[in-house]
Amino acid sequence: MSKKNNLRRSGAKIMASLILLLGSLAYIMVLAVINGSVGFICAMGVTLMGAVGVAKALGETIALSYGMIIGLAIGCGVLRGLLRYLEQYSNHYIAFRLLAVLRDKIFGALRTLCPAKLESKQKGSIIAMITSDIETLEVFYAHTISPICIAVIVSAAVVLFAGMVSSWYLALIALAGYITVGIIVPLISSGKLKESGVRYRAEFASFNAYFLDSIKGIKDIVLNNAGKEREKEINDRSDILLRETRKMKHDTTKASATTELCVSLFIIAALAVGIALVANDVLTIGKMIIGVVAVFGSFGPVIAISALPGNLTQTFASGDRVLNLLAEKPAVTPVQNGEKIEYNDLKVTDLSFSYDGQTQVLSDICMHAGKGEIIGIVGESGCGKSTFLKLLLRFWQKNHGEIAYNGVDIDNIDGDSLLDNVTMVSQVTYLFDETIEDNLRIAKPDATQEEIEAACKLASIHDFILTLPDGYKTRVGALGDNLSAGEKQRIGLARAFLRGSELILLDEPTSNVDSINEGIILKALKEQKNKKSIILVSHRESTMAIADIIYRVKDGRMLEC
Ligand SMILES: Nc1ncnc2c1ncn2[C@@H]1O[C@H](COP(=O)(O)OP(=O)(O)OP(=O)(O)O)[C@@H](O)[C@H]1O
Repeated sequence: MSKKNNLRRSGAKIMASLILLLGSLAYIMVLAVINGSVGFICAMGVTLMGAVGVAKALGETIALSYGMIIGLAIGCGVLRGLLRYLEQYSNHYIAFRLLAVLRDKIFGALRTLCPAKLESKQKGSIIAMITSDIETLEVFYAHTISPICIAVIVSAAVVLFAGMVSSWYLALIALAGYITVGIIVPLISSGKLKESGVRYRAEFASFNAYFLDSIKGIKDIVLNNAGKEREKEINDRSDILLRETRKMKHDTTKASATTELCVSLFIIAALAVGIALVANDVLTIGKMIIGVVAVFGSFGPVIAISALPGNLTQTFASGDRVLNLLAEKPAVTPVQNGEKIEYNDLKVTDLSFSYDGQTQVLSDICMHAGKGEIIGIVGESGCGKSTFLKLLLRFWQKNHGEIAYNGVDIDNIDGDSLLDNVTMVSQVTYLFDETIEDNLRIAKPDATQEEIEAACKLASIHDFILTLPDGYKTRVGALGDNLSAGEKQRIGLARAFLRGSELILLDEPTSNVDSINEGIILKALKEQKNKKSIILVSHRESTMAIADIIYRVKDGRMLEC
């Protein structure tokens, strides 16, 4: 990994990996290159036909009539437009198809990394990645690969044309010009542009993450009267971003000015050599005009390449981040085609776990949960109760010991089967900006209205939902942030009932409800006894009243009370 630009891979490797992602769309890229190259040659053909006409007027033997020359010029012009359209269409078709594929891949990667790896990743940078990084890659697929190929093809064609029709001296000058403008200048300027591009992207991602974080936490900022400090920090970060933008623009402008200067120098050189050749009777004036006009009009594709490093550095930084995410190994390897289970009992033996390999959160835990039992787990805040529940769902990989469902260790149970049998209601329930009904349906997409209402009644949220403007059809977004934590919690509970899993893990299910609602929920849970198995984590002694067996977690150990 280069410390200087923080990229894990080299530019060439990023480019190769991004090109490999083209897969079956590669043939469209070939079409784009052909259309682009022939299109540019047609564009040159318009002025070249003018030069041919002038050469003919000056007495050069040209096998074309004036009518044919004008016809060819018009034909080249029309064809140029058509081919340019096809080139752009192909490039953008590839770019947008691939961006859709990439978004899909990133979402897939996030799903396998979730939730373990995502707990440690900044959500803001992931949002930045999905939005701006992927948009930046559009530049790569639509405006990078084909311009490079087009520049090589057009330059080779013009060198051969100028050499054969006019003079090899002019062809050599053109070749030197292409190498200088398309390779040497970009290589010299790329170091600086790469650095400033990567720094700009990093600042941009960090600013975005901070800004989103501030918006999410605006309530706590207001409550703590910390608005001024936040605003100052945002302004400071915005100034840093502006400074990086200026530096990047400064470097880009310097590079493009150098390119323009080089192009002008090579055009002047071609003209000077052409005049010298005519003066020394090595070349006729007609052929000189044709050769010089061909060289004059041929720098477009290499200028396009020289403008790439500015974009490319950003593309490489974005590509590197996206490829890193796609290559990231999940903290827990998903079990596909593992054993399928129908929950009967859970037996945990000598379970130990640490998040970082150093601080032991749970040590030698043993417990048993039989079918239809309600198991209570109590313990001080931070003692590892939620961690234990996450291990029961294999959100994290246990370090030692056994978690066996029906005698089968969790590491051998099919991931989907595990999630079908065990469901968890976490402390905070996330509600999507959809209707209440849709929010419930994620637990069971094909649930009937009766099933949904029954689950909501069990979670004692049905009556509340009926008071909403459109009942079950009320959009969560339309309620603003007006649903209380307790209401969200009960919707989470209803989701769990609707899902119908045999074992329900409840992480503080009554922490946000008053004692009346706690009583109702506990009664509902008690009614599930013998029908469902429940593991209930809570601080409250009152909640534990319904448990058959209570375990207490202390100093990483779990003992039956
Ligand atoms: N993703 C994580 N990475 C590293 N440490 C973590 C992670 N999640 C939790 N911890 C730490 O593990 C310990 C146990 O956390 P856990 O959330 O399991 O406690 P808890 O008993 O459920 O607490 P509470 O009752 O307050 O929810 C805590 O010290 C916590 O800081």
